Amino acid sequence: MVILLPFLLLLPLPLLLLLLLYFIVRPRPVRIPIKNRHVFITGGSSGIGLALAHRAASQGARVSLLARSLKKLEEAKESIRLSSGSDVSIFSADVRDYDVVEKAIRDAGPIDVLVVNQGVFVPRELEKQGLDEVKFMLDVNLMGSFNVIKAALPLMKQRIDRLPASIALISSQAGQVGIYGYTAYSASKFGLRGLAEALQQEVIADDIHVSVVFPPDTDTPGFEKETEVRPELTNILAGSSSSMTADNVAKKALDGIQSGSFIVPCNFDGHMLAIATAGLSPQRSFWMAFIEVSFAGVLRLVALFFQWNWYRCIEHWHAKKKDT
Ligand SMILES: NC(=O)C1=CN([C@@H]2O[C@H](COP(=O)(O)OP(=O)(O)OC[C@H]3O[C@@H](n4cnc5c(N)ncnc54)[C@H](OP(=O)(O)O)[C@@H]3O)[C@@H](O)[C@H]2O)C=CC1
Ligand SMILES: CCCCCCCCCCCCCCCC(=O)[C@@H](N)CO
Repeated sequence: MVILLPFLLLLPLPLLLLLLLYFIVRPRPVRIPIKNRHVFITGGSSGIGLALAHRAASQGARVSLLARSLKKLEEAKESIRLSSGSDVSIFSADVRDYDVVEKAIRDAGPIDVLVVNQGVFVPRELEKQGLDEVKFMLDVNLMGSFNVIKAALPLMKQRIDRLPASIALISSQAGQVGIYGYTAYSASKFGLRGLAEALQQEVIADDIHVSVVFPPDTDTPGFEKETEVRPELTNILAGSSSSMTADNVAKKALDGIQSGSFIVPCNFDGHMLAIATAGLSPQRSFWMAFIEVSFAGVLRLVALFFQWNWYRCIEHWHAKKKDT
């Protein structure tokens, strides 16, 4: 009994912490319905975006897709019509062209859930990568996201139903930690997080809720092309997080969006990354906040072990290269 006493005295501490977090987490928890609402997905003609479109349509949303290739858009429209019977609107536009994007969004009508998913990835060491490729990734992934959000925001604010709305950005685990071969890509995806954190403060008064999704390697047409050129070290380091199917990522993303989660991890490694890189991001769930506060220290240690292992791989790889 005497031995148990210190533990009994400590027990109220976590409970007090939970109670404190319950009162202070901001923004407050929210539910964002998608049935009968307008879900607009950029890059919705392939991979993760297409899987999201299928899910949203099957849950009764009115879906619009924007991408460059009209042919791929028409194929996507047809496949969604066959699987869920719903009629999807399609818009051919390059996110780098503000005027075209603005017109497409005006034609599509007020958006309730905006999913900014378009993305390009050309993995290569910076020394071997042309600045044209760097600019390409920053323009499509980051500046393109600004174009889409800037064009959609005024109409989102005027939505008629006044229910909570969402802006979701598809980042990457390479937007939480820099990975060899991804200097430009990581920069573009880290950028989305800064954009999202600031934007959430600006749109909260309009009941618009921002989510950032961080998928690991995901089996998509884009990823298939990427693996043909990806440096060996990028493969090894990215392999630290287990890969997923586009459909599984879409499921996690849509659940995260509907619960208004700011950070949306997709797999187990993603949850660890989210806690290790929680920083000053908003957290609506007092329970998740409790886990972040309790495990921050030990996950920093785990992160240092990952870095130790990654730098060992890099060292071995250079040694092997010198030998041959
Ligand atoms: N697959 C993966 O391993 C991972 C992907 N991600 C991210 O998820 C998102 C989707 O990736 P994924 O599904 O693999 O990609 P895909 O290459 O399969 O699909 C990309 C989509 O974006 C569209 N797109 C590309 N460039 C533009 C542009 N300039 N303007 C408008 N639309 C464009 C494409 O259509 P079109 O070419 O016709 O324009 C297509 O619809 C990206 O942001 C990516 O960075 C994150 C983590 C892992
Ligand atoms: C604290 C402990 C953390 C443990 C987990 C660390 C795992 C990090 C792995 C990073 C993987 C990056 C994949 C990028 C995928 C992508 O975006 C490209 N396929 C392009 O589409």
